Amino acid sequence: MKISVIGCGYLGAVHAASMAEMGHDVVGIDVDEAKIAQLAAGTAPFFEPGLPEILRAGLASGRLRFSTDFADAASADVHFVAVGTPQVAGGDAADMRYVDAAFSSLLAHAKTGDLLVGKSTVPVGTAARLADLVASTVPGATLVWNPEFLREGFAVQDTIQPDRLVYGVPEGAAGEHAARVLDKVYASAVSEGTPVIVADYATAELVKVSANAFLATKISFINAMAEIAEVTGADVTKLADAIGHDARIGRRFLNAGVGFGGGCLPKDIRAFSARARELGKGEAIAFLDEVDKINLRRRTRVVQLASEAVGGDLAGKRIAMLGLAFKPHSDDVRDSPALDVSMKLADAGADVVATDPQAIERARMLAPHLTYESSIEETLRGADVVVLLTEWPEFVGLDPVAVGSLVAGKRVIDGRNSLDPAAWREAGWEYRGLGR
Ligand SMILES: NC(=O)C1=CN([C@@H]2O[C@H](COP(=O)(O)OP(=O)(O)OC[C@H]3O[C@@H](n4cnc5c(N)ncnc54)[C@H](O)[C@@H]3O)[C@@H](O)[C@H]2O)C=CC1
Ligand SMILES: O=C(O)[C@H]1O[C@H](OP(=O)(O)OP(=O)(O)OC[C@H]2O[C@@H](n3ccc(=O)[nH]c3=O)[C@H](O)[C@@H]2O)[C@H](O)[C@@H](O)[C@@H]1O
Repeated sequence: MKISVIGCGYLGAVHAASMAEMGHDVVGIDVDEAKIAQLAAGTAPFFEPGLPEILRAGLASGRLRFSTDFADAASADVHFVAVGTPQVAGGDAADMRYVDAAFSSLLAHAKTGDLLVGKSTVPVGTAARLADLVASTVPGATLVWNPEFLREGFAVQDTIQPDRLVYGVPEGAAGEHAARVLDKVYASAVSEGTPVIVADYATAELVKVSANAFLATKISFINAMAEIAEVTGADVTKLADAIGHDARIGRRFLNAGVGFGGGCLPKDIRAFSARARELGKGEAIAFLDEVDKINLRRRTRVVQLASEAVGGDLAGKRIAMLGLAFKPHSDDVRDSPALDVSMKLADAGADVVATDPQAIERARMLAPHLTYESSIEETLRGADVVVLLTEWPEFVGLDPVAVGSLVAGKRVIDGRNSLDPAAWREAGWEYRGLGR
């Protein structure tokens, strides 16, 4: 099938390359010339395992190309829109200007019979609004909302083998036809029995934001238990194991620590709250404000632990920060707890030296005042406190005996509860986790 993907960021670039990998003819379009030049040259503009391989394979096969010219979308029949929906400056709502601009550019080249497929995460009601625009601009074209559930770090696998597909379609024959076309786009996943949920626009939009709201709530639930564990001497990791054995609860997404970050969970719960307030139903999901607050309190707690570890005054103390990305296997530092805590520690006068296997360059753009080191050993050298905030395997696998000789003070704060406290304590370290 002939496909265009508008917006080639973390979602769109993976989607475009994966569609080509699945056998479709794909053009990826973005307004960012540098990004398109990189993609066209076969270089992934961000770190995502498996993307370089399918990107190069797609380009070599001739099935994948990239452009900054929306006219190149004209030859496609199915157009995915995957542009950003960040938080507006100074508010909680989603900034819809990129989605609106992308649809307006795309509609200038779309034709009767085309399928316009929204993938961006949007406030409920967006699809209905855009469907009117599509109908009045390109009669006979159909708008569908097909939210995306991929996780960074597993994005290629999640795109090619999703755990479910959700199609938000209009009522009637146009909607039925649209669902059949999407079944063909995702033929390999559909033939493997991937559940397909066909719904109205509002349900499809809400599935996406409620899924992220649930995940965020689960993380904040366990982090709230961590706060209680901290004042009672309980161990939140054991608590999570114990409640996680109940299949109704489940152990996944119950890892207490410095909390969630990234380009999605934080901004999605805020945008959902803002939209609910607009709809006069803010009270229905007011608990998401608490979810957000619990999450942000964990960052403050890490700063407090670091301060306690050095006797109360961070000024001039050398802090070795292990991790900058919002999670391992990603270079994404958007709303990253690790980067946020690094900046808070630097604001308090600490001499922060940070390392990350993939995220240093992106972190440097947001926080040029911090010191970055590519070597773990050099990061640790002379440190008064070591703080682990992104659980990359190379950090989790550190030998506490071997690295003990590098630091000035054997104090470690395990912001992801991913180290073995007994092993670190045995090697002479003062170990502090979160909620244990
Ligand atoms: N990153 C992720 O893991 C996932 C993201 N999403 C959603 O997907 C959307 C995109 O997210 P990301 O890819 O992370 O953002 P991103 O910021 O990495 O990428 C957005 C891209 O859109 C481009 N763009 C902006 N305006 C444009 C326009 N008018 N025409 C063409 N391109 C334009 C930007 O240059 C950028 O390359 C968001 O709504 C996000 O919530 C959904 C699921 C997973
Ligand atoms: O809408 C999106 O963009 C995506 O958001 C999340 O994916 P992602 O942001 O890639 O990362 P997650 O694996 O969900 O982790 C999010 C954050 O929660 C933190 N986390 C996760 C799990 C846990 O138990 N504890 C915890 O603190 C991670 O460290 C990370 O900072 C969702 O998992 C995806 O399904 C969704 O498509």
